[in-house]
Amino acid sequence: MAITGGKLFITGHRGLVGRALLRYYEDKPQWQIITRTREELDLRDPHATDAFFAAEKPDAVILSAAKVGGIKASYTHPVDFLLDNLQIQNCVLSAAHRFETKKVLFLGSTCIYPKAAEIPIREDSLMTGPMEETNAPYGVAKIAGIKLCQGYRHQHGRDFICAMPANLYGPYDNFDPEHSHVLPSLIRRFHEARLQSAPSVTLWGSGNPKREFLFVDDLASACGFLLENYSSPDIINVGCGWDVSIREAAEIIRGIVGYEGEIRWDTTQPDGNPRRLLDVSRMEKLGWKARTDFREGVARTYQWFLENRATARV
Ligand SMILES: NC(=O)C1=CN([C@@H]2O[C@H](COP(=O)(O)OP(=O)(O)OC[C@H]3O[C@@H](n4cnc5c(N)ncnc54)[C@H](OP(=O)(O)O)[C@@H]3O)[C@@H](O)[C@H]2O)C=CC1
Ligand SMILES: C[C@H]1O[C@H](OP(=O)(O)OP(=O)(O)OC[C@H]2O[C@@H](n3cnc4c(=O)[nH]c(N)nc43)[C@H](O)[C@@H]2O)[C@@H](O)[C@@H](O)C1=O
Repeated sequence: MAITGGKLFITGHRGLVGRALLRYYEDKPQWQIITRTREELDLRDPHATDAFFAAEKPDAVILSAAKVGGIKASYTHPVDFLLDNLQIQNCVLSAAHRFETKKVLFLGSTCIYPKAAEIPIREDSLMTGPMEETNAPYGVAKIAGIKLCQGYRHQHGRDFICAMPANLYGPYDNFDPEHSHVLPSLIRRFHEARLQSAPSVTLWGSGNPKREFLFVDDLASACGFLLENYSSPDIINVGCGWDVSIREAAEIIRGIVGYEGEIRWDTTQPDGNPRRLLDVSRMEKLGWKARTDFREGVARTYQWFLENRATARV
């Protein structure tokens, strides 16, 4: 179904993706943006979520509210990552169905794919092998979200679509050194090490895993594009088509932050998935491509961190 405007509920609008979506929709007056903080509406609560949908009747929803975290957060809190995400997506998708939301975009993750999926990872490799252990509970919740979207389409004719973003980074990320993803964590570690003239910074794992990092404003533009142009039960990957080892990424971030000490690797910490690079040909065939170069994206993120250190999630 083509939808080009109306009431759009952006869930999780204070998060990394939600903030980028607000920036993306700033100059699109055909969309009337609705938001609720978690304090105003806990999306794990089915009654509160139903009441909100009954009152607001959004035309479209981007489901970017989720329990999100880096490798350590995921493997130390499996219950939260499984249960919160199941609850949020169950509440939102079932309310969207019952109150006849015209379009829903569900955001999954590359964690849905098997650990040994062929690189680049095609959408049809979903559920063809065992998942990576550190983020399997989160990945299983996301797979349940995909199946629910596909089920609502099949059983009830709902236009619910699913996008699988690569690892994201950008302004308003979580910079907590223990629970965040690698990129904000490294920005903060190198920044603080430079200020303290620390002789070395210790990073996790071997440095050998490779990740595809997508600047969050590119993801927001992909979401806007998909909402208006994509209608299919098939999941779709959103990435930049390029990956980098954690070791190389660390060198780039270190250079941008200006830290000159030594990098050490704590190999008692998990590496997680050895490599995650998405096949983005389906998105490219539709006419969408990521635009932000990795160095430029890291520089913009670091600049944001410097300017917003006092209010950033740290
Ligand atoms: N970051 C990444 O690298 C990737 C993210 N994704 C997906 O993108 C989406 C957005 O992630 P991202 O922006 O990074 O995550 P963030 O943690 O930055 O933001 C998540 C948002 O969800 C909100 N939220 C969490 N729980 C609830 C709840 N119970 N009720 C209402 N709101 C809630 C949070 O609210 P509050 O502000 O109150 O905490 C926050 O605003 C998620 O679906 C995630 O799985 C996919 C691939 C990679
Ligand atoms: C997007 C995706 O993100 C998560 O998966 P991940 O990509 O493995 O997560 P990550 O960004 O935390 O780590 C990437 C790599 O980097 C290494 N690493 C080094 N030093 C630090 C460090 O200081 N912090 C972190 N977090 N990692 C570090 C770390 O050991 C790993 O090898 C999922 O849980 C799940 O949430 C998900 O969907």
